[in-house]
Amino acid sequence: VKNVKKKHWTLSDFDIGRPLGKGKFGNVYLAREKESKYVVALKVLFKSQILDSDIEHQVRREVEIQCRLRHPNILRMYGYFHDDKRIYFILEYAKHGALYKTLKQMGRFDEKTAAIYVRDLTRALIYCHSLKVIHRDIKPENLLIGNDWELKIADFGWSVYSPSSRRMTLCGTLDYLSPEMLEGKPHNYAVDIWSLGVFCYELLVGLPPFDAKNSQQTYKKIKYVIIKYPDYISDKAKDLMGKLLVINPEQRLPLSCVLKHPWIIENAPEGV
Ligand SMILES: COc1ccc(C(=O)Nc2ccccc2)cc1NC(=O)CCSCc1cnc2[nH]ccc2c1
Repeated sequence: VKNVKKKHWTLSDFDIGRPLGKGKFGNVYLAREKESKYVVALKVLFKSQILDSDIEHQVRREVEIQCRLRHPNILRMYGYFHDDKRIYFILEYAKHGALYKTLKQMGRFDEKTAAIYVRDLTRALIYCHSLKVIHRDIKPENLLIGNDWELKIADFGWSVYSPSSRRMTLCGTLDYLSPEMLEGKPHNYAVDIWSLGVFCYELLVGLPPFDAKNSQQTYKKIKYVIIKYPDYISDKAKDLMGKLLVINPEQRLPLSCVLKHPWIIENAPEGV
């Protein structure tokens, strides 16, 4: 894909394929670059909506961050271009689709599978934090599975992904919000550590830990960290989640220690 460095892409450089998802700011299509036959995902945003929402500067900042992120567990943005009506993001295509679809099909993952995804996400977050990028909206809907079955953080910006995303994203689900965010306190890297704990639980159980019949209940469960671990959850897994889902952000297990936790070492050995 050497010619990705090409400066001026236009729509005519691509054959457009099937839609991959519909978003708030635009839709995503499978596409193939004509010359290299390289398959990508082309995200189309409507300038009208971007301008109306006066987030043009956000989009610029977002794109500038995006193009800098290079990590096997983060979906690539190869480039972008625009015409008079639309902005196009040339994104990596993850052929095994959204993680939450696999999770729904399987119900819940076994500890080895869950640990591998938790390890992959931890590696991506360590990388993001090293570049001062925080608060990736971590939930299974925003994670894709790459061509070698590796996890990819794919959500950036406001891309409310495909309508089939499981939860009503009206106000956005509370499930993944940390206590400090719920209380509108300033959030920092530690929110990603909390979300990692929520993510780990959801992979192992099939439901998020603070799932409840309404958001008031969820709010209460998060605030007081009311969690029930099913008896099939191993002690090591419980130990790790217990160190991530901690009210006080400073006391959460640092991401570097997550990679060295016995549950990860035992279930997601290096190099797998
Ligand atoms: C790096 O990724 C992104 C970068 C930027 C934006 C974005 O929209 N930014 C924005 C929007 C408006 C205002 C400000 C900023 C979105 C994404 N990512 C997605 O939209 C989800 C995967 S779409 C691709 C893709 C790949 N591989 C698949 N396999 C199956 C489906 C599928 C779908």
